[in-house]
Amino acid sequence: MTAIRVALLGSGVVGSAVAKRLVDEADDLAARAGAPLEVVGVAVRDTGKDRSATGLAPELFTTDAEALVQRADIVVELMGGIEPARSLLRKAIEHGASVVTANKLLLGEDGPALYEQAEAAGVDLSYEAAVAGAIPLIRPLRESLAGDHVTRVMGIVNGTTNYILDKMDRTGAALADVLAEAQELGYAEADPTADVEGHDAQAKAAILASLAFHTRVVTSQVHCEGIMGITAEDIQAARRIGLVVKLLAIAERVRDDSAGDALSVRVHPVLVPRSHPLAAVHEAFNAVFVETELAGDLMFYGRGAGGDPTASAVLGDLVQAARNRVAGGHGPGESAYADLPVLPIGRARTCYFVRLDVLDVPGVLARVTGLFGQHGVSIESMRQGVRRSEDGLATLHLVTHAAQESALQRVMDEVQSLDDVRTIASVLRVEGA
Ligand SMILES: NC(=O)C1=CN([C@@H]2O[C@H](COP(=O)(O)OP(=O)(O)OC[C@H]3O[C@@H](n4cnc5c(N)ncnc54)[C@H](OP(=O)(O)O)[C@@H]3O)[C@@H](O)[C@H]2O)C=CC1
Ligand SMILES: N[C@@H](CC=O)C(=O)O
Repeated sequence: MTAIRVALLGSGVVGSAVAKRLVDEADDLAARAGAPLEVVGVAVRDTGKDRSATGLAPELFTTDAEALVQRADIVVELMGGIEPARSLLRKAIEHGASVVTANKLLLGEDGPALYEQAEAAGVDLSYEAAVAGAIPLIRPLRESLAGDHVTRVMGIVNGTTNYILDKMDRTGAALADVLAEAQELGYAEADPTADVEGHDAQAKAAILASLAFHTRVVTSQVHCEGIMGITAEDIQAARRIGLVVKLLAIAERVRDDSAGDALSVRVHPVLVPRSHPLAAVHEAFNAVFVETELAGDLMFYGRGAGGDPTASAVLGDLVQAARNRVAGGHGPGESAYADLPVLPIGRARTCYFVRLDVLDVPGVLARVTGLFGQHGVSIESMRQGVRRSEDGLATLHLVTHAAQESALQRVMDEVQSLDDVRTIASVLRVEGA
């Protein structure tokens, strides 16, 4: 049986876990794929590093990634970043190789062009590991739900931020302290900006929106807010009314007055009821809640990061790509037939939790709530805390019904200028209530 030639680009956290499994489980993987999977080379930056843990022969490691991709049937890209990963994948596809990648940064920025290139070349481009690590999510969206209509995808797709928010919720700690701990535990990157500013989730949201709604969404179209503004007070205030803060990636199909059928795709902190399945996702776990017309609600849960969990998703793609080559074909590509506009955040509709510090004087409630009414934002509930002796202020908590973001913004602009309002302590969106 002719072996399938596999080139690995990268042998870091994920690449080395994939390599080790290819060595340790070679017979099983060959039986599943229908042909032996032969590693013909591994591209790295530094061939001087000790790679013995992979079990691969040292001479397989090379810095010449360009030459390597030209002698492979399947290229597995696990180096990350935009370049040279993009050029190497393009070259591999041109050369007729199928490609497997975990690179959300690249797919979020340039996925549509790569999917088209792979489709035209008649090869597989698989990326199960790029969103939510080990969780089988891409294939269910692309294949199992091919006969259904997805209406909304809402998920925790970044483990670092979920770890931080969960710890703040459980212990009352401040964000900065928990972030340091997440770094020590190895969840957050050495430079955790992509995690805490939401950019990692932003790229994943673009990938999910493209797939779920058969359209093309790139990272720059996804509204993104991270978690750096979330305070221990926000968490405690949410807790008192049965809500929990999560950083969510949300992609939903909406009917917009001017744009017609459109998408709202966004990443930001969200308050969800403690009874919602996403509220029960703790530590660095990921979960994605998918709402569909026929299947109803589905939830996908598991580990979103780490060498072995991510390797599981990569190897699943690799075995499937090998099976397809053995059978002489390729799997389903991206069916991006819809051309749905992505709405600006101002046209998103959701509910809001607003926390204000106000002077506890007669008429303040009427003046504040009057502004909500004037802009058509309906209040679902309101609660005023006790007057604080130190400053004479009281905290006002309001939860709205669903309203357009731009209307809420107008309310906040005017609330800000009321004499009785000292500070807008926070405004957080509420989903799933
Ligand atoms: N880590 C995780 O939990 C997850 C990662 N991913 C994605 O998987 C991919 C890999 O991540 P991870 O394993 O953590 O990354 P690492 O930084 O641990 O490893 C990167 C590997 O790629 C090699 N590499 C980087 N740049 C080049 C280059 N220009 N030429 C040749 N080799 C290069 C490095 O070589 P050298 O060893 O010599 O430095 C290293 O072996 C990324 O796209 C990431 O976003 C997805 C989900 C989870
Ligand atoms: N930094 C990411 C790793 C996986 O994509 C995370 O924290 O989820």
